[in-house]
Amino acid sequence: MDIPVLDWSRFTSGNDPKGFVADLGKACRETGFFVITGHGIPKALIEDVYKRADQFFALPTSKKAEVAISKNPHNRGWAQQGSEALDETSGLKDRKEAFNVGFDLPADDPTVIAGAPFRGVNVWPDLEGFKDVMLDYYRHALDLGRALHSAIALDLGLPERYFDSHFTEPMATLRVLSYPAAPDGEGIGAGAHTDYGSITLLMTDGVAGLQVKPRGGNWTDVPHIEDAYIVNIGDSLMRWSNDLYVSTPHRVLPPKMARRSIAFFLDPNPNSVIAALPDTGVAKYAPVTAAEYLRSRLDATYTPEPTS
Ligand SMILES: O=C(O)CCC(=O)C(=O)O
Ligand SMILES: [Fe+2]
Repeated sequence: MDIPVLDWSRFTSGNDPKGFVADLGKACRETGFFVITGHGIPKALIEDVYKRADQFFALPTSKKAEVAISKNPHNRGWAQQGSEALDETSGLKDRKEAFNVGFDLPADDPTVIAGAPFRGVNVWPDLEGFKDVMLDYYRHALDLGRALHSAIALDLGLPERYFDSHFTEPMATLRVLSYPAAPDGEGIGAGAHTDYGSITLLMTDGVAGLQVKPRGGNWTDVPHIEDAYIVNIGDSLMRWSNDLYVSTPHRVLPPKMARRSIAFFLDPNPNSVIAALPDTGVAKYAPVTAAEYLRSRLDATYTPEPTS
């Protein structure tokens, strides 16, 4: 099955919003994966994120360990090689390392003080410019993700602004990923999984490895289109849409040469209740808060150390 390529500017320019929404809806219902061109996120900013990520991953282990995600209860910081298995049934650890940036909150935010789930401050390496570039990219990706949800709302027969209140302070995670060259081809870069949130915006450097497995189909390579986002539906949105939309399994094979990607996982606000959207039929799932759902999925992937 082909992965549809959709030009976002058809929606934003006002030239063909209805046509765009129809194509988007079809992609969300059938493949759960599509490619977005015409998104307007500056190439220079994307390049800068790769550059800063490279600088971070090149730091000595002891420096990276200072911002380890294993010590962070809010899913922020560095995930070292061998610390995660996206396919927890495979017995294989992912051959990758990563760094997570969450929704940026000040230390005196009441939800941070209260220790609310996923409401922590970000952790930053001691690298000039790193924080500013990551937060700049985060804002751009969040704007795009929110705007895509207005097109999604229209496809689902909802008011255009329906999702706005669910993404005011969302559990969105910017995750830069680094897969070392694995000429032996052994193991897995990222095990087969579906994403947990609403949608994921993925930028990759073009090194092959990413594959999807559409329902009833076989593993297929995701074609690379320069500067375009690979967007996929996560399990929260599948649940929310009462299975009208599909979240599709994907994986990363161990790449022949070093591979980098920039994922932006857009999950709703922690307290958003994910319950069958209006007019989607008899609810197939019990309502759950977005935070409870995300925690349950992350717990299967890696285990944070106790903080006390
Ligand atoms: O690195 C990639 O291309 C995909 C990574 C991915 O699917 C994930 O981290 O959820
Ligand atoms: Fe994924």
